[in-house]
Amino acid sequence: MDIQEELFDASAEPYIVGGIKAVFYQNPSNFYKVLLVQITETNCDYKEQEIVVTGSFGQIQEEEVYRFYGKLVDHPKFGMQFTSTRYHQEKPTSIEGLIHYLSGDKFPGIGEKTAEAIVDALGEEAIDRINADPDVLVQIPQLNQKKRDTIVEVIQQSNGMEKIIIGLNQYGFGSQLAYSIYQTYQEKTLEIIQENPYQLLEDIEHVGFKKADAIAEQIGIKADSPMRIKAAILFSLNELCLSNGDTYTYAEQLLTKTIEVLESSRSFLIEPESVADEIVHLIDENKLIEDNGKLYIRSLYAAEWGITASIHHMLENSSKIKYSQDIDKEIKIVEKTFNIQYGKSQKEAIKKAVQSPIFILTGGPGTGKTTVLNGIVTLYAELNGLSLDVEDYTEEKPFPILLAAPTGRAAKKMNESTGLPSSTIHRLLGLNGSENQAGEQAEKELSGGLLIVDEMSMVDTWLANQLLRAVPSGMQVLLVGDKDQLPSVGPGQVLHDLLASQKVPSMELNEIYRQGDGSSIITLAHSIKNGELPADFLKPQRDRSFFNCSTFQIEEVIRQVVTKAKAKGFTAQDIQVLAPMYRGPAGIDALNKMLQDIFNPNDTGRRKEVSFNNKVYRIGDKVLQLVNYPEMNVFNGDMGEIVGITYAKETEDKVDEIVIRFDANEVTYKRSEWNKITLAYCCSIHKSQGSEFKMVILPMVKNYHRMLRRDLTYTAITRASELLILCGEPQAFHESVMKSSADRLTTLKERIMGEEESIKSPTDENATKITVVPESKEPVSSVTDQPVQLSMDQENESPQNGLPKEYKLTISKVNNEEVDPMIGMEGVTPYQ
Ligand SMILES: Nc1ncnc2c1ncn2[C@@H]1O[C@H](COP(=O)(O)OP(=O)(O)OP(=O)(O)O)[C@@H](O)[C@H]1O
Repeated sequence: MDIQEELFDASAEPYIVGGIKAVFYQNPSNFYKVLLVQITETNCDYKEQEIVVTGSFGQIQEEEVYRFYGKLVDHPKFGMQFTSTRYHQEKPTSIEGLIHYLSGDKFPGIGEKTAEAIVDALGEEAIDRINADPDVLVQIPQLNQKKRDTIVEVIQQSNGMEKIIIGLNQYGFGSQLAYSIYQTYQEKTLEIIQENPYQLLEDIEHVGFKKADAIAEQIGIKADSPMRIKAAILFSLNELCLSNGDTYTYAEQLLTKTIEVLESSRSFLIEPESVADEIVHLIDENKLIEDNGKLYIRSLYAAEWGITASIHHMLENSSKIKYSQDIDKEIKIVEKTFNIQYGKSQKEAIKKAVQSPIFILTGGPGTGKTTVLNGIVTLYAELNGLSLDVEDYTEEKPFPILLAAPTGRAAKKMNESTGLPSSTIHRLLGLNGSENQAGEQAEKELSGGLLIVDEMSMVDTWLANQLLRAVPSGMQVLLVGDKDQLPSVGPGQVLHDLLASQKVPSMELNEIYRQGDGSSIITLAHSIKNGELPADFLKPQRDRSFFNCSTFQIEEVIRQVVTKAKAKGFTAQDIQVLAPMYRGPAGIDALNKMLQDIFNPNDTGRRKEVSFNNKVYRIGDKVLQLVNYPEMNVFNGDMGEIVGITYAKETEDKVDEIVIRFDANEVTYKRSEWNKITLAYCCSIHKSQGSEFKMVILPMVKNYHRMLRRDLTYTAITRASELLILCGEPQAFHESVMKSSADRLTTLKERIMGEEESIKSPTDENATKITVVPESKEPVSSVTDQPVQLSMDQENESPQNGLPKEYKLTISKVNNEEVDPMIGMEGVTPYQ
């Protein structure tokens, strides 16, 4: 009995058998379809001859007969329909039916005579027999190899795809996820899932442990099976690292989290020792990396070493950069060109940057980063005899200075402030965004003499590795960013670590140049950076105000401020409300709704609009991109405006579409892709990184306690270029400024400094071992021999089982041989 049959007893299930009269609608990006069926047989209480059947289906052929299982539903708009949960094509059972089927259009080259011969030889079960063993066709002399292949292919295709979709639906996957899974595994889908459902966790986005575990339970994988425990360990390691932005975690956290994941998915108590055992096995299998007591996701470990190797390689080339000109004199010429006098640190930064293979320029707002960057570009061109006129270059002889930033917005800002071409880092490297799963290498090595990357604080460990690896020998690199801003969304704190290593030449600009124009936002930013709020914090200034209010008054305060600003000519694009949380009365969702009513209402009720996920979208709405979409050159955090809505009935694919105009291009989103966007009148501070707005409105109340952090507040207020409106509780702002953000757990700084020694990669002869020791220090389980020891603190006993709920474990290495850290890491790419 196959898995589908095993799972379902179809005897009493409502069904409809009928021929397909029309396919009304099919979503090209998943399996969802709407069909019109001419009923030939049914056990439902339904008297009409035709019915609309909806569900997830593979290839459906018009005129063919199918059997649909599911239920009748009375749709409020479309009336009685049949929602199908599984289906199969009705196999022709009679001899004539079978001959007719095999000699039909589906089987080119098979005439009636040949079809008869097949049925004569194989009988009424012909299709099942061919499916089970394609070689049964060899006995039919009329069939050559080509015809046999065609028959087998057609039968397997219609049967195989159908089985897979049914299988996936029965495992509880909706059509969207089923489609992604099928796209990844194709005909091997069910085989892979049945062999190891946890594989989905590694390969398919949006599949969580509980989902994979539910399938595992269905197919009989035991709660204490090593496969299950290993999957939970890797899942927990990812969760711990990616949610905190760390590149590694410790055994005690990993063990506690893994047990929590396992026990919350199935009610089965897990022995901590068995988790410890599997951690060791994963280390042995090189699927998780243990180094000096720290446990790493493999790709992050490789990326940290990759960055380190690139930096060291660049620094070794320091002596090769030599200019015959007098650099101080040349800087004077640049000053004349720009009619400016650089400050001492600015001058030093320019001088060092052109002479260093890699250089970091950091500083808060208004300290002159852009001014210095322009100075560096001009001086570099001067020293190397290069023209800065893009027109002087061709495809064969490209512009030698590369400018890039992590988001489209930041790249655009760079282009505006330098007048030179700039792009996103992804585009520069030719990355298409699927590297995360596929583990592909960066596609091209860069060419040119100088690479400048702005907003470097937003670049995570994976991307930094990709970027630096693509830098050819001899290319100089300038990294620009504000080290006090939020770290990257992805793991790591690359800019912070590079600076902290003190190995990479750098300059921090501290003098504020924009102060002279009366900006109190910049002075506020610099105070916050130093952990203080200025005495005039609550007093209205020319460019900032504070409205004291409670959580429940925030919406009203913002409504009033925005209504007045709009009356004064501010547009939705000029004003950005930044809030730290999505839910609640002062959350992003509620504020977006209110702001949409101000900027883009549907007063008449007659405007074109579509709804999705409790949100309504109209032409003119300001929207935010939520994920990287490099193929379309649109990135997480980019903002755009809806410029078109086309209803399903008007489109070729019969799917609702929204067209969004971003800074650089227009992108069409089909309904199935609308989860990639949201309204953007109000957004999170994280999403605003890399963008600037004329007016920023920042509410803050103690309710946000988890989000009250200095780097968040600093990042938020530095998004304001002209006006800053603060509202909420003064105490909340005070708390946020007091609380410096904890550093992420990374080892990049130590690696660059050469402080982080690496242990030997495990081999069979010298296996890693973990001993779980309770507080009494008596070993309760010993896995292999020695080097790593975990000790467990049993302070906190769980009431049900006497096992500790929190495990205090430390890894101590006994055997610390020093070898090449990259042993066993060959071929590991950052996105694996
Ligand atoms: N040495 C200088 N002399 C006079 N004005 C300067 C000098 N350096 C910078 N400025 C001016 O200070 C202002 C801020 O400089 P710039 O935009 O380069 O800073 P920034 O660090 O890039 O700021 P932000 O991060 O806010 O964009 C600009 O108007 C710039 O012209």
